[in-house]
Amino acid sequence: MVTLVLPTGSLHEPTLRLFDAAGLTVHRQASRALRAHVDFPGIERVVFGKPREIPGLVADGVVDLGLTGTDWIEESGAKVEVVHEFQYSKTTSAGWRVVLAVPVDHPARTAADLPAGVRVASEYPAIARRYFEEELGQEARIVHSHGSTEAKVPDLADAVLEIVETGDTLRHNDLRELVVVRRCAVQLVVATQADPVVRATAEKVALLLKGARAATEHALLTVVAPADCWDRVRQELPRYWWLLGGDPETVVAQATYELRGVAEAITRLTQAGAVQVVETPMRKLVTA
Ligand SMILES: Nc1ncnc2c1ncn2[C@@H]1O[C@H](COP(=O)(O)OP(=O)(O)OP(=O)(O)O)[C@@H](O)[C@H]1O
Ligand SMILES: O=P(O)(O)OC[C@H]1O[C@H](OP(=O)(O)OP(=O)(O)O)[C@H](O)[C@@H]1O
Repeated sequence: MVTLVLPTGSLHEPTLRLFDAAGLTVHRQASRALRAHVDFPGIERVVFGKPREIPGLVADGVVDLGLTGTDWIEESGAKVEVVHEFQYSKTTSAGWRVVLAVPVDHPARTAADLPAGVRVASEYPAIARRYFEEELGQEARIVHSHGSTEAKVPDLADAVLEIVETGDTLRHNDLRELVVVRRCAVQLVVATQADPVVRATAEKVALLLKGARAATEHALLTVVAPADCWDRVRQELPRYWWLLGGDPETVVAQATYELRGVAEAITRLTQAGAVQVVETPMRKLVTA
């Protein structure tokens, strides 16, 4: 049977919400319990782990599937494969970024303006070294930070290579973003050596999680049109639509639309002759 490790910390609550929305509700005896089970027959048990440790736990076969960040997959160098990427972070439904940041009054405009030997504090020494040595070809002294990295400027470091989501932490510590070093998101991973059962389970979980995410980004429109307008209304429907019924004088059809396109779709459908359009939220939109 397959085991799953979910992240503690910043990604904990949004991950549990996504699993719940996907119908994969995670049950724990108490909110501090670090072991759980999930409403999915293919997964025997769930454990919680720190995002930085999850790639190693999965690569070493301690746990079969895991959710972690792009940053920790690269930083750890663990041999894992990404099954699917999900765009969310601690507070938003977008990913986050690892940036190089300097004090607001620093004269540098690009990373190349930083002097040789610049001290860079980071929780990501491997990414920082790769960035400076291989990508910039510039000498830097990497200071390994274990948190509160922004506070290390100016005493211990001249710059930081740090996560930014909203930008609040940089702003409140008088730092400014110089360059985006990595764009990150949540990754569902399996070990490079994972067996077919683990891979198949990961694909099933990914499909349900994707369905839950897609549902939040789409709406279901029910369209009522007089039969003599139907040909024109049908031109305005997206690729997948289906007939709900009607009578000789009326046609009723349904289709899903991206939320950002709903307002325009309603306008076009009514201009084409639809007499009623009903927008309904969905819980899941699974596209295999
Ligand atoms: N807004 C965010 N702030 C911090 N981490 C985020 C954010 N969004 C996504 N993450 C991901 O979550 C990870 C942080 O996990 P966590 O909150 O457990 O912090 P930690 O630094 O590992 O531990 P601790 O805060 O206990 O020292 C990040 O490294 C990143 O991969
Ligand atoms: O751009 P923002 O929305 O402000 O988020 C980014 C901040 O959040 C994280 O800190 P965390 O709270 O995990 O503490 P830490 O630095 O001690 O790890 C990260 O290390 C940044 O400091």
